[in-house]
Amino acid sequence: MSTNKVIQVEGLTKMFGDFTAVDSISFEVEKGEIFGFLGANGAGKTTAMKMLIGISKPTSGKAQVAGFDVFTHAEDIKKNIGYMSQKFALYDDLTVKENIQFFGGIYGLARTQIKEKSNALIEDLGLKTVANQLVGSLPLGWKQKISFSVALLHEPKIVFLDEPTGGVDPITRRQFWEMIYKAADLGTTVFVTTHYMDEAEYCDRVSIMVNGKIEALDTPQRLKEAFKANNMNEVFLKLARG
Ligand SMILES: Nc1ncnc2c1ncn2[C@@H]1O[C@H](COP(=O)(O)OP(=O)(O)OP(=O)(O)O)[C@@H](O)[C@H]1O
Repeated sequence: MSTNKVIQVEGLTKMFGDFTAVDSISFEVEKGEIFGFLGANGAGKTTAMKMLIGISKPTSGKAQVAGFDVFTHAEDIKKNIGYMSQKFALYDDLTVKENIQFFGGIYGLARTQIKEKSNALIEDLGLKTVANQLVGSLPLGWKQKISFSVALLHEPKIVFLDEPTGGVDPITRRQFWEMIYKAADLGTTVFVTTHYMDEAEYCDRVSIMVNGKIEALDTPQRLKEAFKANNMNEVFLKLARG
């Protein structure tokens, strides 16, 4: 098995009773790639992502994430990935510094590492002036940037981002994507879901899910050519809305 493939999925399926939420999806993601995982509401993205991060057992199929099997080594997967979503965020009633220290502890970093990393993060993100403020008092865009950095604290091989920029303004979203590029340049694989089609253009490759199936998967450029579309929004509409 090639070591450059950090996610390998074959025929992965999840059923809830008679309903097939994820219908035999297959794809591979390379180390350092920014992989966009798109689909309309209810297409099955979250269900698929939950299987990949080891918190939901697939009904059938195969998947390896960061070198570990989702059926037999889900705990190892959790240790080797980062995860960020709007639903799993920072603690509003802890300060920026306390949040970083808290999550550093959860990820099993040593005290000295936590201290070094939290100082570096605060410096990198220009957070010195707000380091001792409660996270709850910060704008959403800041929370998301901190949340992303916290998800990278333990230097995971892959970071899973579930609609990381939902609800923030375009400038903050652009800044957030600069952070994504930086992480990918350093070799972290980024698996990201988004509803913003401009963001789909920033991905190395994009998969589009429709009713539980991956209906298209390629670079944004090739998808636009294949669908004779001017932008990813048109590609998405042609596919996801039939
Ligand atoms: N625990 C569950 N039991 C039954 N059906 C479920 C369960 N979880 C999800 N589903 C169904 O599976 C389908 C896919 O849901 P999922 O949340 O994965 O979609 P999604 O693409 O992530 O959508 P969104 O963009 O709205 O988050 C939906 O029809 C949903 O109702």
